[in-house]
Amino acid sequence: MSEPEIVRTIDAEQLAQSAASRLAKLIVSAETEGRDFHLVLTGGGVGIRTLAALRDEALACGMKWSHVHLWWGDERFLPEGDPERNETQAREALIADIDIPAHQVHPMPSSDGTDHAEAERAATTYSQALAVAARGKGPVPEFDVCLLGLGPDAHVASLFPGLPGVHEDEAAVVAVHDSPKPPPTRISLTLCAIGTARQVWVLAAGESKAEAVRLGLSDASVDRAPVAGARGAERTVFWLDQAASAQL
Ligand SMILES: O=C1O[C@H](COP(=O)(O)O)[C@@H](O)[C@H](O)[C@H]1O
Repeated sequence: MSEPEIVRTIDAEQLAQSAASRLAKLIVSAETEGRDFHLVLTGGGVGIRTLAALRDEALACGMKWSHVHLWWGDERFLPEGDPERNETQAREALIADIDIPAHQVHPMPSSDGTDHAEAERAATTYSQALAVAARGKGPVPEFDVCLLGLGPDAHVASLFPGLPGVHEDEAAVVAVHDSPKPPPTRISLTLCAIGTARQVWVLAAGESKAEAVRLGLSDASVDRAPVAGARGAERTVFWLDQAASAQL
């Protein structure tokens, strides 16, 4: 588990561009080294902005995507194509404009969100897809970078304070019910799956995230602040704008 580093930027736009630029360099390096690159995507305001900046950077430098796999850290359990799905937003911001093989895009399952058991099955389905990609080397493939947005309540992915998902220490994926942020049913990677990523990047912009950032860099319990348990195996980077770093 790595100690968090902080990258300070002026505003959300500069944050998105800086994170996207570093991400693009890592993706290009993996291609040069002849290895796959597994990237975990996030939803949320600055998260989607970062994906749009990555698209711009990729198009500007003719970046290749044939070695890249895209996964999701969490999903709002809604019908396919729903504008609130993190997948839909990522497709609009990035995936629709890049030349990535369709079978290397791994969205979390979609649903009408009304059947409690359906979300549990969806979590199992995604765990299985991750295990297959890991080729027997563990429960999930080696994630190179896991992007995480941050909620004002200190949630990451769809792991919310006080809900049981934050304490899951065996399964890689959980169904989340009664989320305080709509929609109530979600699917999420767990902190133990997130913690296998070589690098975990927490992206936070705006005053409403300042307290969550402070808690995330403290020794707060994950029950109070799930972000405090989001740490990468090699590096953990908090990408912050001025407003989000106001309480540090
Ligand atoms: O619902 C979600 O919220 C968080 C944070 O979103 P933001 O709009 O407050 O930045 C996001 O990280 C997560 O992926 C998403 O499902």
